[in-house]
Amino acid sequence: MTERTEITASRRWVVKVGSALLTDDGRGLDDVVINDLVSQLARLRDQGCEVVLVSSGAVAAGIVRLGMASRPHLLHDLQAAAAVGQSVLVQSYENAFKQHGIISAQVLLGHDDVIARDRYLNARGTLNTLLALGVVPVINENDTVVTDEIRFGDNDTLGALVANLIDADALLLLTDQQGLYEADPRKNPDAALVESADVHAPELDAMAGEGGKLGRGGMVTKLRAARLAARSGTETVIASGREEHVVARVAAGDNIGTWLRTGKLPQNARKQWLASMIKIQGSVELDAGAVRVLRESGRSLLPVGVCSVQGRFARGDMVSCRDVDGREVARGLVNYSADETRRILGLASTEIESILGYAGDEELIHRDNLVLV
Ligand SMILES: Nc1ncnc2c1ncn2[C@@H]1O[C@H](COP(=O)(O)OP(=O)(O)O)[C@@H](O)[C@H]1O
Ligand SMILES: N[C@@H](CCC(=O)OP(=O)(O)O)C(=O)O
Repeated sequence: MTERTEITASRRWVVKVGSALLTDDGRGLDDVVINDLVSQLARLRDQGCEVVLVSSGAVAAGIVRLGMASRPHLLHDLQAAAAVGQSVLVQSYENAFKQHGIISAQVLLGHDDVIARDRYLNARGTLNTLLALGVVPVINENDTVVTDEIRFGDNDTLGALVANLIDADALLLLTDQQGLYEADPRKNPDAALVESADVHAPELDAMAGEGGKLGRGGMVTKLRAARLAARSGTETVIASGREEHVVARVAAGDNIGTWLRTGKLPQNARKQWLASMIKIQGSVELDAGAVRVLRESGRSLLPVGVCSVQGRFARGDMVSCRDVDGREVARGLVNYSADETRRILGLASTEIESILGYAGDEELIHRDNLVLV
């Protein structure tokens, strides 16, 4: 009997695999590790789960392919290595997934894609569509173009932001250690493994140390990532990618690795996060029917239920939804700008394309992006 019921109930997974594990101790990509990981992910999908893979390894693979003696220090050298290595990386995954009849897709994300509100909605829409098509997105940071000031640098943070983006149930951080130890096991071989802890427990900060020579952030960024993921209710497990059948064992709730518990109901966590995320840019006035469906059935807001628009806002902005007396009913991330909303308000969603000239979302605010007030 497992105590990790939040993990065994998880259906949507983000699995992040770090450089420390993938890159054969600096000798290039380890195809044995990649093939084994991909067959484990294929099995997870066979159990009815959706899988998004966040994979590091581009820089390390590029360094080897370009015959560089060591990791370069100059930004453009690193970016050139990433450009070369990313295609090696994605080719390895494409070949490995093909063996299991699975289509994979390369998705390169930058800071703005997961932070800026309009691009946030685009990235979310594309990833959800890929998952609905049965594709496994293979995500990495868009290292070739990011600058130092805005790069994530480590993929733990990117993994967590992707988990927020797609409302993942679980984030699995696969690395070269069994999990989070009470001290860095490289410096303190007797340190004990933390099997499970509240993700927000302050004592964890003193335990997490920096990364090894291949990885970027060590346990510091993994702990931070787990806390970021927890904002949208995602549970995190840190485990060793070298452990046999690690993905299946974690998914089955085995007591391996470190489980960082959110202690929250996922839906509430996501809505709280959404509500606190951004300031309100404008508002829409709803008719009585729309107020009722939002309140009573938890449905999305369609343009047909909107009577008027106040203020200026862009796609992805947070907008307040008010009843005819001006009382706030809900707030959420809007799919159309204020000008576009003025043109489609009161209309059926089937008319959006002929009015705006393109087929966007049928909802003005999708229920997943809407919080009742
Ligand atoms: N408390 C800790 N428990 C486990 N590992 C730790 C701890 N503190 C620091 N580390 C280091 O973090 C490393 C894993 O992180 P990192 O090198 O960034 O790998 P990855 O590429 O998988 O993200 C381990 O090799 C380990 O030396
Ligand atoms: N985007 C970089 C990954 C950075 C990195 O190594 O991150 P991590 O695996 O979290 O230590 C790459 O593909 O080389």
